Amino acid sequence: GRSCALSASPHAAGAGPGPGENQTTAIIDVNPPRGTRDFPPDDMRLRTWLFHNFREVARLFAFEEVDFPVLESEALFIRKAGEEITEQLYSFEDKGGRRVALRPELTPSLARLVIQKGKSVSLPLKWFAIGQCWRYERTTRGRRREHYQWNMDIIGVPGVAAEAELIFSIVTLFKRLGLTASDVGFKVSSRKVLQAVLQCYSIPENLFGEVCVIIDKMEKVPLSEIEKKLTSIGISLEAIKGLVQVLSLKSLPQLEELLGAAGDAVADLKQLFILAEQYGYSQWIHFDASVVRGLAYYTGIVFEGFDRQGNLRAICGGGRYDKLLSTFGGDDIPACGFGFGDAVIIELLKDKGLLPMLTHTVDDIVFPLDLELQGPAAMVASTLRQKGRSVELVLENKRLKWVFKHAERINASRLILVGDSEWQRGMVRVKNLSTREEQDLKVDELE
Ligand SMILES: OCc1cccc(Br)n1
Repeated sequence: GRSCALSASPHAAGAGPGPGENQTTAIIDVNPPRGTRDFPPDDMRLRTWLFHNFREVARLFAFEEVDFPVLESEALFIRKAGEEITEQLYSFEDKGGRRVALRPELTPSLARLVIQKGKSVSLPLKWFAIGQCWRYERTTRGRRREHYQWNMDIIGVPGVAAEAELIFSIVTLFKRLGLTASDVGFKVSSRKVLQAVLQCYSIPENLFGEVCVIIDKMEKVPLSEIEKKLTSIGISLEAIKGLVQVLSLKSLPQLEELLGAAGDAVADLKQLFILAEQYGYSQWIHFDASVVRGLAYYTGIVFEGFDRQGNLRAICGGGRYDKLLSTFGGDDIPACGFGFGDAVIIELLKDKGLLPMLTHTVDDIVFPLDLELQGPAAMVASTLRQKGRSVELVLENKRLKWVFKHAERINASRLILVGDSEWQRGMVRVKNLSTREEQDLKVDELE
């Protein structure tokens, strides 16, 4: 019998294909879990480019980056307003018997951190985050179960100047990506419009969130379904008529006529449009009373970015949520913010031919002409790296033909050959791969 198991070739007959042999079916499923994505280099370059633009806009607006665990207590997201986002919560019980969830959004975590920081942070806070968010959607719809969201939030500013600044930060991002006011725009409204209508039909405040979530589906499901749902939570048919009427308004004067100039709804919106005019982005936004957004916690201005062609789902959305922190037991701190997903924007840029051409490039490829020169080649690579150059060090004994091909594949600018005769004179052979120029240089002359 064999002296030791180690000497037994793992590829004794029947053990399946060995490395390099063409595998017909992999042993494990090499695809990511349903509804999730891998980011191989090409896709990762595009994602990094997008996130770099998010971060650059946040820097221009003096926002500070924050982050939170992707796993949160389930309690953070339990809301009784029938929101899709909480109904599709990716939650489970951990080994400690705790109810936990993969976050479906970032705002509750941000609220939690602000409360945790309490008096140790001074308001206003301008925080941003880019985080992966999750939902457990029935596979029937074959939709994604994760996406990355850029969030920008202003905490502690009660006036609509905060919303005006947030919307302008998104306009700034759109411009950086090459989009104009003819490509995209923002529908803007205020939940105080709905609040005013519910008050005049004396509908209890505690139904406000639920009504908003139902109304948010106005353009997605038949009106009869909306009416049925509203009736089922006790809203009178008369009130429903009033709601439907106010949601079809398309101008502020119309709204003023209906609600009167007194209410904050009209005052907030007027002020916001004045500020937009002063920022110079009036042509990017318009009042649309049908914008409600599907999150229960918004209390004031709400907005959503959309593609004017009307082919895609909302690009981003946000609004004021003045009560969220107090519902978590924190102080009554005003807040507003938005979420901007990583999927619709890429679809839009694709449609507009605005996707950037991003290639993997390196500055230098270093190749020892024979194995004894591996050490010197590594030193040359290290010298170049210390000067900030990206260096591909060839790690195996390859033929020169392969090295040239590889240099082309990785878009190297220079090929540095470490050869015996040159090395004896402390030199290396440098080939500029675009000009074809060739020269011997001392190692420390390289830059
Ligand atoms: O915006 C709704 C949402 C939340 C989590 C994950 C995905 Br994909 N979509």
